[in-house]
Amino acid sequence: MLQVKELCKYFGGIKAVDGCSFNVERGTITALIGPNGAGKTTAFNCISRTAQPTSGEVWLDGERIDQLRPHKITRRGLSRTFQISRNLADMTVLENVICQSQIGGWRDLLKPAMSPEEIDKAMHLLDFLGISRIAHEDGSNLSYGQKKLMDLAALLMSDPKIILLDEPAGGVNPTLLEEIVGHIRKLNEQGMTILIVEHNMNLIMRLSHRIVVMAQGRVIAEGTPAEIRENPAVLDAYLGGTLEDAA
Ligand SMILES: Nc1ncnc2c1ncn2[C@@H]1O[C@H](COP(=O)(O)OP(=O)(O)OP(=O)(O)O)[C@@H](O)[C@H]1O
Repeated sequence: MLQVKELCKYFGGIKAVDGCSFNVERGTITALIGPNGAGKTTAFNCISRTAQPTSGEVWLDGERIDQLRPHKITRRGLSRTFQISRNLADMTVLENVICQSQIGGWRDLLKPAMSPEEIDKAMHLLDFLGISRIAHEDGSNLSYGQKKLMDLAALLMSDPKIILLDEPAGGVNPTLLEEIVGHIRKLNEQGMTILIVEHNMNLIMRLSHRIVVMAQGRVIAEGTPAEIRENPAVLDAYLGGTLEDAA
């Protein structure tokens, strides 16, 4: 479904992503892992076009998307979350969900009012994620976990077919983490294809069908969780420890 081909992103002399190639198969949960600085977030940024790749190609369902603007990529069915919530100032959770959704690009932020259809859809999503009770609270007063759920709702507003989640477990307490894992699993069971960058190895090993491992901007291994756990190149990249130690 998603094909990343020889993707490169250089910042001056820093080769953050350096010839990275991998595929995400439809209907799977695929994890992109690797030690700090491996290039995972930069690869995510290039795929969603938050950053412009230096070279390489990204294809979604047979269409090349690496030269499209971010909101056009969203319209093609690919949406992403960010490591840090992009919670908009002085807005309720409901307003955040509607205005953050990238369907129309920045034009949406300028809309004077939210349509009844948008409100219905956002409330339905907040309900699906179990946070409709906080719909009218200030978005900036939420816990990390609640912000992740709010971001997930915003992401789902565009009816994506593939979602990219950047550290969905980051800073989230264990109880809410299990809820987030449940939602990711449920979305996947409903047919959503999911690509996740995450440091929590326990979560990755439990959730993923396939794992792609990056180090120094390149893919060094791909396989099932069981294969990756035993792969010597992966263990080397994590300085000889176990993957669980690295989490
Ligand atoms: N805007 C930038 N300017 C210069 N260097 C950058 C920039 N963004 C990332 N880098 C560098 O590119 C490399 C890859 O960074 P990136 O954040 O993509 O890695 P990562 O695998 O996501 O790391 P982490 O797991 O710590 O989030 C690092 O060496 C980083 O310092």
